[in-house]
This record gives sequence, structure tokens and C-alpha cells, in this order.
Amino acid sequence: MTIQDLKALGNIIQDSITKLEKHYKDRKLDFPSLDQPYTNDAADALTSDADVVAAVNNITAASYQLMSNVRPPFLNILDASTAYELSSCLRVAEQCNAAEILREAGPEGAHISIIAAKNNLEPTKLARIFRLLATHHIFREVKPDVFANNRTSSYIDTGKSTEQLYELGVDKHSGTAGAAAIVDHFVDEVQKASGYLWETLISPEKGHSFSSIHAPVQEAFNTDLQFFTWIEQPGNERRFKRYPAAIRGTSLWNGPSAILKGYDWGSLTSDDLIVDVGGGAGMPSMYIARANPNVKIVIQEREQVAEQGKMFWSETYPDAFNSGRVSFQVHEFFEPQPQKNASVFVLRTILHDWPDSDCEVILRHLRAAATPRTRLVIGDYLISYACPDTGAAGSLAGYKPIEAPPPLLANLGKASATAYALDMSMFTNFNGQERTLRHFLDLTARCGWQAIQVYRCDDSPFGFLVSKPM
Ligand SMILES: C[S@@+](CC[C@H](N)C(=O)[O-])C[C@H]1O[C@@H](n2cnc3c(N)ncnc32)[C@H](O)[C@@H]1O
Repeated sequence: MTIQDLKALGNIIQDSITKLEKHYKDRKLDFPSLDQPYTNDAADALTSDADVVAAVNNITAASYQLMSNVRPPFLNILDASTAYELSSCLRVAEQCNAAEILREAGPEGAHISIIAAKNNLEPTKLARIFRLLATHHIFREVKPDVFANNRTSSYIDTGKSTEQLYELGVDKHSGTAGAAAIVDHFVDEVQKASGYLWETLISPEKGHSFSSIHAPVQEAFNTDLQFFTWIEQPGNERRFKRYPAAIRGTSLWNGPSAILKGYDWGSLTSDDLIVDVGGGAGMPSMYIARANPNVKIVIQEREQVAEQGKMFWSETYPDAFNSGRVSFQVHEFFEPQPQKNASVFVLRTILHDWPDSDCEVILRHLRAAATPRTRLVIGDYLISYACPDTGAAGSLAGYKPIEAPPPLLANLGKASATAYALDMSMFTNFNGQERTLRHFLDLTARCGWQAIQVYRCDDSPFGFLVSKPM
């Protein structure tokens, strides 16, 4: 890397900021400020516009690459080796309901002793935790020991009053979009399990195994149960209660309505049936149901999750649920598929939870229940190599490679990093994985599905693969 390369990265940043400026100026808006709480207003809505996403991705990739190039290697490696401190501190903030306390405190913020008192914690320890977060632009330290929300910290505000939150037995995440819940899921059981990655890799029994009970989570929690069974066990009540909300939170990672671009849902009529297999509490289905008020949807889930889902729908979209247009069906996807007349089977963030051999069972059951008209929509991250790769998808309709101007990494580096973190989380929890498009094409073809279209969401690594029966 020479000064010329540093300048090239700087130019990418400068050009992208100029594009953002024009985009926002044309609409008489300013880019959302990091210092202000998140508001979901017109300026924020514009951040999911494809041109804005592309500019933001370039800025993110170039600034991280620039930073990695100019800093001494020891500081780069030390930051990486202590990254868990950020997760642990974020866990404290989420558990303390800090985003809600600071919303009520307003822009002037609150002294750390107020957050400490509400949670019965030691204030000087807490101040250091919040200072680390503020140093990473999560919360602001507006005066010594006085903290306020910023755009990032307020994103995990559930919108509930602190009075509600400190009521006994209250479910913090009920009725929410799940941002705080997914943070809590990652910084709790996933982070703990991730600490056992190496021990699992070198285990004579587990290291070379692709069984779903040979993941770091079993090593960390000393259990032989698969994650979805383990989380339902006594002792995990809090985790299990929070899990459906955490899964709702996955709809936020590339714009909540991304699912709407994953298939031509508008082509479906009231005669059509969508079967959302392993649909969780049904957040993606809710976006489809709202955008297509005639289509019928069956959400299939494990019994306890289906019960949680029914509660979520009756609170959030009672019209669709009470009329029976949207319903839940208890179904294990490792059993034969009972719906024989589906127009579309949806598998969103399902296959990444499972090793290939288990995915094959799921896909074969769906293939056996498919009619010639049935389409399969798989929604998952589509992993790219960190170097150029010309053979990714052949001539598959809709395929567009990531555009990364040199000298950026071919996968846009930091701008795509969530996908690789999720890949590791799937490894950690399930011995599952995020897959490349080529991997998906091979996997689906082995199970009798022919891929016909891929949609990659607005330059995000998340995508939807549509297949028909072979
Ligand atoms: C990552 S979540 C995805 C939920 C939903 N598709 C979405 O995108 O929001 C995986 C879901 O698979 C469900 N699941 C796990 N094992 C299952 C099984 N054997 N049969 C049916 N559903 C299962 C879990 O309960 C969980 O809700």
C-alpha cells in the first residue's frame, strides 16, 4: 500500500460523500445526524435507497480499509483481540434499559448514577462501561459521567416507558420489532458460545463433524441438545421468551421490507397460498401480508414458537389473523410437508441454521409436496469470497456481482462484515453456515429444485433465491 492507494481510498470516500450530499439536497433533506436519536423520518427512510446504500457501503469499506492501513499493526490486532469488550458492554447497556432511561432524560442526558440507581449497580463501574461504548459512537458522553442517546444507541429503544420496563414480569421485547432482542441474543448466548470455537475445532469428536449437536454452543453450555431444543429447557426461560423477538429483529438487517423484493408477490391472488416454513413469529410474512391483502399465508413452526407467534399477530395485525387469512400450523420441517397445494414455500433464514445434510431433508420434503407451479423462495446471506470470483453464478437471472472499486476488497470488506459475523454465529449455535450462491445452487439441485432467479437486496449480501421443481 502506497500513498497513492491511501489517496484512492480517500477519493472513494470523498466521491461517495458528494453523491450523498446531492441525493439528500435534491430531496431537500440533510443526512441523519449520529448525535440525534433515531427517528425513522424521511431522512432515515432514504438510507435504504439503493444509491444511498451503495455510497454508504463504499464509505464504510474505504474508511475501514484506510484505517487498517494507516494504524500500527499491533493496534489493529489488539482492537480485534479485545472486540468482545464492546459486546459485553453493550450487553450491560441493553440489560440496564439505558436507551429507554436516556430517551426519557432527553438531549441533555442523565448522570450515570441515575442509570446505576435504577438497576442497583455500582456507578463508577457503569460509567467506564458507558465510556467505552461512547468511544465507539454508541451513546454520547455529553459531560463527564453524563450520557445521552445517539442515533445508534436509540435504535435499541423498545419505546416502552421505564415505569413499564421495571414492572415485575414484564416482557421487554413483546410487540417490538426486535432490535434490542437480537442484540441481547448475540451478546449473551452467542458470544458465550463463540468463546469455545477453538475448543470445538480441536475436539476429536466434534472438530470434523457436521452434526447439529457438535457446535460451540454445546461445548460452552455443556449440553448434548440441539440449540432449538436446548433453548426450550428449564433455566433458559428468559432466552426462549426473547428468541422470537430476536428473530423479528433479523428483518431489520437490510431494511424491513427486503422480503418484498425477494419474489414477485404481487403476481399472487386470493387463490394462492404461501407456506412460510419455520416462519418464527412471522415478521417477514407480516410484510408480505400487509403488502398483498388477498394472499393466504400459513406459518409453520414448532409448537411453543407458534403459540408466541399467534400472540404477536393478535397484538400487531389482528385483522389478518382473526379472519384466518394468516394462520399458524404446528409442523416440524424434518417431517413430510402436509401442505400439498402451496404456490410458494418460503425458507427465510432457515437453511443457514443447519448443516447441509439436514438442509437436504428439509428441501426434499418440500420438493415431495410441490406441484409443478410451486416456487421455493430461500432467503439467506449470499457469501462472497474476499477476493474476485468470476464463477459465482453462471447465467442465473438477476445475478449481479458486488461492485467494489479498487483498491477496495472485492466483497466490500467492512461493509459486508455482518454476513461473515452471522456465518460464525450460525457455526457457533448450530454447526450451520451462511453459503455462497454456488453452494446454494448445488444444494438445491441435489434435492430436485432448479434455481431460476436470484435477488440480492440493494447491494447487501442478503439475497433471495427462487427455484422451481426440476
Ligand atoms: C432463524 S429463525 C427464522 C424465522 C423466520 N423464518 C424469519 O426469517 O424470521 C429459525 C426458525 O426455525 C424454527 N425451527 C427450528 N427447528 C424447527 C423444526 N424442526 N421445525 C420447524 N421449525 C423449526 C425455529 O423455531 C425458528 O423460529
